[in-house]
Amino acid sequence: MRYCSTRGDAPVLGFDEVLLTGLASDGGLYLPEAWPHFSAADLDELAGLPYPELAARIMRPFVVGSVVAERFDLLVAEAYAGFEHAAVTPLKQLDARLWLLELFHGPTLAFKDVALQLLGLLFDAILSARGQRLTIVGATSGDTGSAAIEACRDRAHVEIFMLHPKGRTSEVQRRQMTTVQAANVHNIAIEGSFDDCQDLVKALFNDRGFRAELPLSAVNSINWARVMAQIVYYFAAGLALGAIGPGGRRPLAFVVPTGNFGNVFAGYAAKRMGLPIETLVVASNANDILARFFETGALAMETVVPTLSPSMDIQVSSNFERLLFEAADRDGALVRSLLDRFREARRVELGEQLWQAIRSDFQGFRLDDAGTLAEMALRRQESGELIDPHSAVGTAAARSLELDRRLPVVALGTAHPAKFPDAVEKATGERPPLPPRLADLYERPERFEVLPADTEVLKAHIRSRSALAGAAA
Ligand SMILES: Cc1ncc(COP(=O)(O)O)c(C=O)c1O
Ligand SMILES: N[C@@H](CCOP(=O)(O)O)C(=O)O
Repeated sequence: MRYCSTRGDAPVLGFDEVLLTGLASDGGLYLPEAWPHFSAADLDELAGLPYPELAARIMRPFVVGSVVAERFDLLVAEAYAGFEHAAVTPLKQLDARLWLLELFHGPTLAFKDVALQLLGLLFDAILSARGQRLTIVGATSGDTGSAAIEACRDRAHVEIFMLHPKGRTSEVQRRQMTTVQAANVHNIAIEGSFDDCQDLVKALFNDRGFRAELPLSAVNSINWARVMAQIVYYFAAGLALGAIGPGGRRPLAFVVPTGNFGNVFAGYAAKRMGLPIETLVVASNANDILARFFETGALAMETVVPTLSPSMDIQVSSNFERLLFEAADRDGALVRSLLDRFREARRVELGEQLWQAIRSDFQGFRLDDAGTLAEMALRRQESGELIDPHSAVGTAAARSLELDRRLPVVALGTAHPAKFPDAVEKATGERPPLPPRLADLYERPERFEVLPADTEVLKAHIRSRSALAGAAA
């Protein structure tokens, strides 16, 4: 499998290079040159497979030609062995036609573990085969950080610098990152928003000089491998609900609490690969740039506002670029010019054709904090479930939107409620306990640095802390 950049001006690469490169050299994101497609017969063969085997089958076409291709099934099995639910991503029925796809049974209690547990192993396998080490730089609004740190801690071939917006994650999220005492883990609290953190990371990737000093890679969903691993659970849900498999095909809908657009783009990829998804609902909090786009056809940036669902406090959704590339018939030059305009003017009209093309697969939804609290309280009353504020934005969308009544609806449960105890308590009066392995999280010592949102300051900091920069000097 070969991969091309969404801006059409970077080398076409194989899977190993795409994993290690993260962001393309032209500033774009990598996508497979063509989508693998599962025929009805292929889909029938997936029925009844345990999650790791299903995952290996779905992802295999993407790693053809990689040095890990031969051992891929073993790596996938290892990645999911530590999940606390045998089904890895179980479905729970919430009402007559709504299911919650619980994606939070991994080590850090959020959907990020599903991809990052695998990515840690893939980095190690490919880098050790090449005798290389590299530096991972990531931005997090709370969950990617702890999942990436957990996946990379103490690994010989990588060190990781993780940027989070100071004071804008939940305390549990921050402590899950900053209490990890591994020598190869560096946490940085940036004085700014998640978008500032993400811009800093992209600035480092676009700085050829810095990348020559220090080989960089990404664990955010700008890295294709993240999206690849997130495709699997859409198929798992489709199989569990009989949307695919020997009983035939019937369409279904997914509702996805959205920030950086990686998770919902994985759903789009699943659709391109043969899963009969009727619609993908992009559920946003008050940071509703995407909901406004679906209504108007314009992407218009506003200031990020803090909400009860902090991991979705994002205005610049990186993976929207991948969708734009698809909707624009893979015209990289057009994608570049639209995104340049967006960056310069903070607003761009996509035009009728692109807008309608995107609206044929997606619809938007927004919910403010009051609505989020009300939804969490209602779910507790109606089905006994405590759900986290991000997942609640999704289940509220399923409740309010006029979705075709014949469709089963799957809402993605993106985090465990114990990661957001204050919000859950405010909504329901109950404080969900952390699992026993995290019970002493509040007593563990924290380690992080505070930096301004300044690329030069960040570069100097990384140089001064990096074991790999020291080795290169
Ligand atoms: C709990 C939770 N829900 C939803 C999201 C949004 O997902 P995405 O960024 O893939 O759109 C995130 C962060 O990514 C998250 O941590
Ligand atoms: N919500 C995310 C933001 C980064 O998203 P990613 O999927 O691109 O890593 C987080 O929790 O950090």
